[in-house]
Amino acid sequence: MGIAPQLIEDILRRLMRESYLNEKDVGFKQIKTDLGSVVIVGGKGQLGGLFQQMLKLSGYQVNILDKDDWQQADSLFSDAGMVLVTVPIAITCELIREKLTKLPKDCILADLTSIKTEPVKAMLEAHSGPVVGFHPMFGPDVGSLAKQVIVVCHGRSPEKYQWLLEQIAIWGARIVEAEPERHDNAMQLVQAMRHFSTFVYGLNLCKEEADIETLLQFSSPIYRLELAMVGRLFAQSPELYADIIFAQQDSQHAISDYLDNYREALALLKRGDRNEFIKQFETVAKWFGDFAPQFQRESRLMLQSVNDMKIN
Ligand SMILES: NC(=O)C1=CN([C@@H]2O[C@H](COP(=O)(O)OP(=O)(O)OC[C@H]3O[C@@H](n4cnc5c(N)ncnc54)[C@H](O)[C@@H]3O)[C@@H](O)[C@H]2O)C=CC1
Ligand SMILES: O=C(O)C(=O)Cc1ccc(O)cc1
Repeated sequence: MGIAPQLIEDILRRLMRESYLNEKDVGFKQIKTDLGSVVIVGGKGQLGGLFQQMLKLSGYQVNILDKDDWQQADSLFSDAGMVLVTVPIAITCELIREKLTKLPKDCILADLTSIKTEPVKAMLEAHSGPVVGFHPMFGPDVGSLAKQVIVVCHGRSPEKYQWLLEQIAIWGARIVEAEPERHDNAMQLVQAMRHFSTFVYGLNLCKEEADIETLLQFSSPIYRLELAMVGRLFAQSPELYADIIFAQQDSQHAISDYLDNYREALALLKRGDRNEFIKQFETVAKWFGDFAPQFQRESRLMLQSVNDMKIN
């Protein structure tokens, strides 16, 4: 009928998204019906709140243990089938080592911390039962877990928490397995370095007293998206990002390398070496290989949405 297939795809995808969002009003299938209670340590926080909601929607009995609730700890832990730790990174390991050493033998001890090596190690030392580490690769404002990624680091007795992985799959998330060290290595670039350079980008705009209204007025869609990514960081918790950056001391090397490359590129600019710039551009393009055109296609769709959302 002359209607663009892309239009129909957009409408169907929009309907699917609405359907994922509305799932929350209906609830999810409960995989494990004889678990006992779930205790979320730090459950009043951002991510704890999201997981509390998902677990309750799936029929689990959830109790919260936040910073002023430790007098109730013994009674809350006594019938816990799972304890989920989601407190600020800086206090996670100490809390696990000092306060989670007397959980029931078969209780699952799990966490949602953005770094994995030290917390998983601390959980294995503190508790002799099943242990598993998670890292949700999204913030608390996702709306739905559909298609979101959760990294899982196996700790001990995976057969005892297999149901939890199935439950997460029911929520629509994709599980990616990783050794804690491999996860943390990847996070140096994906998180510590990325957040740090985003921080510096924002710091620079602030120090230069850039006028955001004007920047937006003159921005191409991709610049608007970049500005949104940078501004988004500063709408979140400074403690979370400080912890992510400062907890991974090794990321200093990656950040120093970045600075060296920046300096070298600046030197090239200062001496007006356009040919060398083009040569390096081509080297990087070759290195990206098929990913470069793939990213161009993906970003084209994102930019169309950004454009649709523009008010003027
Ligand atoms: N917010 C995010 O976008 C993401 C956070 N994470 C991880 O989730 C964890 C929690 O982060 P958020 O929810 O953002 O932090 P948050 O600051 O919103 O929540 C932390 C909660 O822990 C509580 N708490 C502090 N000290 C405590 C103590 N001694 N005992 C019990 N509770 C205590 C706080 O009162 C608060 O309710 C962190 O490990 C973070 O790395 C992981 C992925 C995304
Ligand atoms: O929403 C954003 O901008 C994030 O980047 C959220 C986020 C924060 C910390 C993590 O460990 C994982 C995801």
